[in-house]
Amino acid sequence: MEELLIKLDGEPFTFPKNGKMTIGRIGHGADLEIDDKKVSRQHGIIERVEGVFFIKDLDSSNGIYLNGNRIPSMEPVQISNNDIFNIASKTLVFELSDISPKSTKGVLKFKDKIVKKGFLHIGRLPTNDIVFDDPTVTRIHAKISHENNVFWIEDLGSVNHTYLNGKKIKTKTKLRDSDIVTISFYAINLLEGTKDLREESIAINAVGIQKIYPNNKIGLQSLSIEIPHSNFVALMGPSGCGKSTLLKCLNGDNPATAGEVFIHGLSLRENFNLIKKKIGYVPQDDIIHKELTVYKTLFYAAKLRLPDDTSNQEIDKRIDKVISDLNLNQDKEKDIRNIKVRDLSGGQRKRISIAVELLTEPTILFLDEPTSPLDPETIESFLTSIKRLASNGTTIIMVTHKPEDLNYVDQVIFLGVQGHLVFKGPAVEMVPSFKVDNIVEVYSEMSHVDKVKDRYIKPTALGYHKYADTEIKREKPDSLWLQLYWLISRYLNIKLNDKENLFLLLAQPIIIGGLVCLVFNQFRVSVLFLMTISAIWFGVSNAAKEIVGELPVYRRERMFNLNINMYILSKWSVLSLIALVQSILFVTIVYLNFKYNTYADFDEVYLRSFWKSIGFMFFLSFSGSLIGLWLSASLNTTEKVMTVVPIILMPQIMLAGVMTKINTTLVEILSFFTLGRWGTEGFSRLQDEASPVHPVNVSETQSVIVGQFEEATMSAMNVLNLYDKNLTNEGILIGGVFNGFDENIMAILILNMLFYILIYYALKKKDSI
Ligand SMILES: Nc1ncnc2c1ncn2[C@@H]1O[C@H](COP(=O)(O)OP(=O)(O)OP(=O)(O)O)[C@@H](O)[C@H]1O
Repeated sequence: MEELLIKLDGEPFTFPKNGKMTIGRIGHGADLEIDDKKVSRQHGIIERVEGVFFIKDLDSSNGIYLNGNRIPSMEPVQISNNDIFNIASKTLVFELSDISPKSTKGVLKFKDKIVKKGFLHIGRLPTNDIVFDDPTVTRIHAKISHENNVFWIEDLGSVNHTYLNGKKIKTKTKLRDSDIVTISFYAINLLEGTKDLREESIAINAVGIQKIYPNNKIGLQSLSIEIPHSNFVALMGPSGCGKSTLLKCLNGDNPATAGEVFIHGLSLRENFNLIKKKIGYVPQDDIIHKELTVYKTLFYAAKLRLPDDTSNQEIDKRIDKVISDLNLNQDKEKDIRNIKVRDLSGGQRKRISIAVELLTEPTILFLDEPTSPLDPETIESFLTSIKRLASNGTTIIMVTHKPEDLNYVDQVIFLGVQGHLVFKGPAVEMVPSFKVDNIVEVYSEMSHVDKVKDRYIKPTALGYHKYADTEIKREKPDSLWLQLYWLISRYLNIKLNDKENLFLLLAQPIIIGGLVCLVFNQFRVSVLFLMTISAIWFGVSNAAKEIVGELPVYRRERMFNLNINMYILSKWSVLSLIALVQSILFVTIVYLNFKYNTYADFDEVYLRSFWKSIGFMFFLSFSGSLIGLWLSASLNTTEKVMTVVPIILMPQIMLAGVMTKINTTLVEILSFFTLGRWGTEGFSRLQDEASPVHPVNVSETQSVIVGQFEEATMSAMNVLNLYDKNLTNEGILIGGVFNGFDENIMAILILNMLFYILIYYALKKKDSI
């Protein structure tokens, strides 16, 4: 096989793997852009047909010259080694190199090589005998050996495993001549050597896939499609016709209910855990955090997605590569790495979302309406970079509604209403094939069921599998604890970078604590109640937006390898840190106020047990954050969460037994589920524990001044007096069991467990529908 190197005025360009390279004036989406006004927008094209290279003049105004003679328009001319072509003022030199003898020689020697050395190491590191330079391959991944006249294959604890004829190998296994070993997208055979499956096979082959949602709604009618490697494909169709559904069936996010999808020949369902690492998917919403800088965004994404053995140096190299591949560092004055995502333009943000996906060097990239929020000028440079990615070997499937996007794509897949496939083929052929004048008319026709049915392209083969359970089994990340570490680190960074919000979070305890000091000129049990409610408020409100606000990021990372428990724990630990600082501030203010600012000589009448109060307020607040996280995981918009927060907080106030006593068994049962009740009770018991009640020697004058002398000298629990007399007579159900400070803690722990389980299932429900 021959490879072509093109030198444009000395600057080298490699011929793209998709077998096509367009030539045109700079800024018009050509693969080879020439900065000269005499060059037409679509000047020419270089193509490889059955291993032979041709150049064709696409009816340009100023032509293409070969060795001084203008070549005929619209006729392919074969390219020979060292041919010199002229286009306007530029010179193009073509260098052909034959690469096949080397590989054949390598293949023939493969078995001998193993026998000679005794073994071959396979892995990502250049020191291996067989190097597969891909992030999904472990540094030293596997070993092929020759012992006692037998060939063996052994996995060396790799992250993404080694497969023998499609089955994961667990122990050292015999290898026969007919066996195929697969590592990531590389195949190894004793007779044929190694090959990259991506270059040998169709990128996507969907055979008779169909999607029926659990509510029996048809998402996709049975269809088959084949998408060649390195193709740029547009997926179009009227609103609600099933574009996103098809995208999710092809990338495994929400698998088809019938049929089979093959990615480079590997079944998506059977190899999902490998394939998902080689698929990039950018949903309609950005999948990045606005508070982080571009570098940190890419750094954390790399830490969360690349194998654990990837060094920081490798990560930096990869970040540099994706930034340059997407042409992101155009401003020479300011390095984009140091700019916060929120300060970027819409187009740049979209490219950063794509950059996150490119870190794993995906072989296929799915983009759901990336151009919708962009202006025409941004679209042009955006699609030029995407097209370049496709030329360099990434297959791209892009959902779009914009007719002008079709100038950049190789193929279009058009869906009519109710998920019917109605067109697949080159973009230029689409409108004529519908016998209409423009794309708008195609949209309008394909919005009618009757017309769609006439054009429906039935699958060549029916889906030979029907799946009752559409969920694909997910594999755990390499290391749960490392995932937790990087999630906490990223979340902490997000919080610390959002200075305004951080300031407000810290201002809350100062303002509310200050108000308590202002309103109460002496310590009373209602102060304990207010401390409880404040703690719950801090916890709930800190957490309420934290999951719903980053749903697209959560969904995407979950599809990759995010573990739900690690995700919840990361949120919980950072929120707890905030709760701790808030509790320290709040208790300190209240403590100091009642100690020094009111009747200093009357030492029983202030908040006792400073440290334990901080501890208990912190405990209440981090328990409250679980309620907030539950709301955030269960509802799908921030607005809904903010509407529900007061509905959750009111029972904490009303059922705590402070504003009105607990008077019926039903109220008592309901009060069990409130942190308000256990918080006020716990704080009161803490007071009593810290300083057992004894009559205080105060003068009558003091008692008059204090006004609440009784309360000051009585047990806090007596003052609180949760239960109504009627209920005390009837018999108390819960209060009798959880009767003590430790028991109060126990009740809160039970609630914590309950809310943790609720959060877990709310998040799990988001997986696949
Ligand atoms: N999770 C789901 N459960 C039930 N029905 C669903 C679900 N998701 C999508 N659908 C339905 O499937 C059909 C196709 O939806 P889909 O979102 O794939 O369309 P679309 O072409 O991407 O729409 P748009 O252009 O508006 O983004 C719609 O009728 C939609 O209501």
